[in-house]
Amino acid sequence: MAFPTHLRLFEMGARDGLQNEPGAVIDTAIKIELINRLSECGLRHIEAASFVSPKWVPQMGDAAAVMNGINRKAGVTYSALTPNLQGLEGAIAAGADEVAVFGAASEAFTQKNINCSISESLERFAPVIERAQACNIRVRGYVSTVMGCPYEGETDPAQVAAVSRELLDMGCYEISLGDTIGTGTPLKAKQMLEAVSKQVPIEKLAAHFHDTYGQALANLYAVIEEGIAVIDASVAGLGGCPYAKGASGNVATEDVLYMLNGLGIDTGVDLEKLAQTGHWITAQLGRTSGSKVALAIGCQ
Ligand SMILES: CC(C)(COP(=O)([O-])OP(=O)([O-])OC[C@H]1O[C@@H](n2cnc3c(N)ncnc32)[C@H](O)[C@@H]1OP(=O)([O-])[O-])[C@@H](O)C(=O)NCCC(=O)NCCSC(=O)C[C@@](C)(O)CC(=O)[O-]
Repeated sequence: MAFPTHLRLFEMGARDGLQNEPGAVIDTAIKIELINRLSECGLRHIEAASFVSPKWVPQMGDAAAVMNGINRKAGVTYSALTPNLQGLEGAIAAGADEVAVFGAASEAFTQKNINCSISESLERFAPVIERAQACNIRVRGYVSTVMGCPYEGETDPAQVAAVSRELLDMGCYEISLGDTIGTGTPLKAKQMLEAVSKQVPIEKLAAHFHDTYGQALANLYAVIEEGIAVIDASVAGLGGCPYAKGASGNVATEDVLYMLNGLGIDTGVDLEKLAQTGHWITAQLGRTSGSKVALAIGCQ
């Protein structure tokens, strides 16, 4: 299979990246500046906020203020997580261009993350998707724990395929496959994708890989070879999931970009500017960038 000439990056830094940040809640102004800087790097899809319960995820408690405060750059899609109708109404009021429901392939993770079973989660998502569609808002679907669960261990690819298919049939335009705890390896990634792509066309799938075991770039290369052309990544490798203990951030966007540039795959994103943004946000958080490429480039 030939590599694609163009690939879509979905930037996760402001949501997946910041949702699990320990300590004090990050200033809304910093989140807004991060999103504005990301859009100036040429990123066209930015997950900006999460309309979840602030009791569950305090760092996302200012989702409406964030969405209302950003400079909307033409051509950029600003998306938000919406676990239920309450979240969706908040996202609509705040002008989200796109929303996302998030389920998982593991029962235990679903329970810990959104306080219900897989089948209850799908029942809960149905009216969210219906209402979003009535407002002409596209809905993305996440499936977490696609290559392993912090509570149940190995994930059966058939289960990933089944949940992905359900979300597609319910109206999600794209399914993002989350290796939430980063335990995947390239062979596992290919096997998982093989099972899922029998149920969901590959052009409707995205890879959302965390780098906890340092495998994310290798796993991405493996799935790009199979035809994946949408990648979720987080500037400076920010993040982790509050309901997956020890999970580190998404693969760093800078590192993905460097690899894609080397493969001759166009994304329209400026690597140097992105690395600077990564250095800026990690300085705000009091640490160094988690992107090897950004550290190597060294621009501050
Ligand atoms: C889903 C719920 C809300 C269920 O939580 P629940 O407690 O079962 O909900 P509830 O309907 O019983 O409501 C309880 C309280 O929450 C409030 N509430 C209810 N809904 C909302 C809302 N939307 N916004 C604001 N508040 C809300 C509601 O108003 C009520 O407030 P109270 O009466 O007690 O004061 C909760 O479990 C939750 O918020 N979970 C979010 C967990 C989360 O954000 N996890 C991280 C994102 S997933 C992820 O990172 C993985 C991903 C996507 O990146 C892919 C990967 O890496 O694998």
